[in-house]
Amino acid sequence: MPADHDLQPHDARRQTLQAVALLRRAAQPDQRHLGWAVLWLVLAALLEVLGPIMGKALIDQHLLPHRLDWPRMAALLAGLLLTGWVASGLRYLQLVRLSGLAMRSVRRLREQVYGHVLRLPMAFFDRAITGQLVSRVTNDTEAVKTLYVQVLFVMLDSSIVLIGTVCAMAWLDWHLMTIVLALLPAVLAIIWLYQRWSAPAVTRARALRSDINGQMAESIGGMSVLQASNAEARFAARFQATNARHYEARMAELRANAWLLRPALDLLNIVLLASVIFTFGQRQMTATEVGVLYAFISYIARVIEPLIQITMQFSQLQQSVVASARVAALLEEAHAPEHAPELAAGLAAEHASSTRAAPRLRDANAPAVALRHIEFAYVPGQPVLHDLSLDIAQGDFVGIVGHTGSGKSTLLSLLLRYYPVQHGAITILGAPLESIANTQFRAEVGLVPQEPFLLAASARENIAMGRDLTDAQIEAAARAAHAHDFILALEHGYGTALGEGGSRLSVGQKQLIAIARALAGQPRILLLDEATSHIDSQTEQIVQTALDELRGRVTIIAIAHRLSTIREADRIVVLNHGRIAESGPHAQLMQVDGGLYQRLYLLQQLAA
Ligand SMILES: Nc1ncnc2c1ncn2[C@@H]1O[C@H](COP(=O)(O)OP(=O)(O)OP(=O)(O)O)[C@@H](O)[C@H]1O
Repeated sequence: MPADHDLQPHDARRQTLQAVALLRRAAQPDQRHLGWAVLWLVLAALLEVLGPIMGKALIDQHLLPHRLDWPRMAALLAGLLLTGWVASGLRYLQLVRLSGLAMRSVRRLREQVYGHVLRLPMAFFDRAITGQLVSRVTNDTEAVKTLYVQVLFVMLDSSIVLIGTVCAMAWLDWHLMTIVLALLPAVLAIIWLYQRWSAPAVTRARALRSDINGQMAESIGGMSVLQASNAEARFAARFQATNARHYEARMAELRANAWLLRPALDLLNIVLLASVIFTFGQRQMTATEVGVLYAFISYIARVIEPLIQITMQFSQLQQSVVASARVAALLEEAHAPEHAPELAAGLAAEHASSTRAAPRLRDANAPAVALRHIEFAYVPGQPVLHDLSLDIAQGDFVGIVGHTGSGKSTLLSLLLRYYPVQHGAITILGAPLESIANTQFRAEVGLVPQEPFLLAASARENIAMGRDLTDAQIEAAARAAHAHDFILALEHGYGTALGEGGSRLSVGQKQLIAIARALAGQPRILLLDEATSHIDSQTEQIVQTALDELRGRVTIIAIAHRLSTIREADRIVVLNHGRIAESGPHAQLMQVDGGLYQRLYLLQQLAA
């Protein structure tokens, strides 16, 4: 993912449209509630507008002419008080309704965003910054709630009251109403100025908050490296600088509110009152006009307050629009391609109707993996793999070695379909890579990554990884990976919680769990990505024994820096600058005087 600032489409109109579309989609199942909320708010506004009209009737028809019709006066007074209370009650109920709607929308949106992130192609995560991504799923989706509860509610409510009040004023005295309306351009000018002043600060504050999250996540993730490199002070200073810029941006926002918006609108309130009273002063006051004056003074507060409320929501609106647009931009990122969609749909239907696993690829005689003239470049014009062709028979154990940057991990990424093949073709068990449905592919191909990724869960859950496996299958996999004994020695055996990232285990033990996890799916092809780089020689021997025992049953393709891991492989493929330089068993490659493998091997022997 690019830096956060780049994620924000610069076109404000597009941002707003994206935010509105997102809101609409998120609230779709609750549309009925939204309709009712608007209806009740209209009723509340009508009641509120009715209050001063009753007050006017009380003054004009009873108090000034001393016409003491007690029942009617009591009814008008009760109406005057009740309309306000009922309007407030209705508003409160609608706020509760909209809050519920907002919570449900956030829940739906969060699930959608997380589900989407899970299906993004690996290439996306090359660019992604974890903290920012987390911020997208947590903070930014929360902005939708703010949009509903604060922005939408207040804006709807205020606009309805505003329109109702203006209509009531026009009905009472259209001439006075035009004086009030004549001051509206001044309000628009204030809002415009406020926007100009605060908008850049709002956008900046939002982006900087995301940076703060990003820096936190990065530092916590790499804490051991950070402390080992004595970088605490530097990181603290960097954080401080970002935090200070964030504070400045927030303060700029606050200043716009404190020094422009509030004082200007308060001043406008006074000007309006003065204008209305002045106009009355110019007229021949009749008894009936006292009531109108009372109603107008009541209404002016009802014009100014909604305007203040609407304007105050603008900064919130901007923040929420920016956040929603970023969520929308993330949702626009294309998913990893669905391979063989018809087949996948068929398998999904089959899977739903039975507990059977996906059918396996059948071609018994085809090579486990065949590469034909593979070319690949991350950056167009800078290929890292050149015309790579390779056949690996079923049941073979093949080691892939080469210097740093020779293309080993890239080759593995292509086999794992993290990136689409650009030139050439790859087949797995006779089937073109792109024709294999995801479930089928994952059943056939297991991966043991360089860094074993462990969940903060039990040993059993870590091996099963959400798959529907029996205890017997889990135990068999652990035995095959030589992890069974040490798991049993934990205080609750397979039920022992392994701590965050498997912190209770040694690196070697984590790796054995990762191997057990890969084997639990009974793959026919097992890919190991430098799985022995971080483990001690003793655990490496355990891994070697485990691999030996799999020989002939599972095709093993192991990338290894540590050549002792693949010494016994049937074949070792040596990559050099993205090309196959040598290929053969250890003994044969060691015969090539001055050969790349021989040199690599002797160097490691010397270093050992
Ligand atoms: N995501 C990426 N984007 C751009 N270039 C990349 C990316 N990953 C790797 N490269 C480049 O591709 C080349 C091959 O890298 P690769 O990781 O495949 O090598 P490797 O043999 O696995 O190296 P190592 O042993 O250090 O892991 C290198 O020049 C590397 O800089």
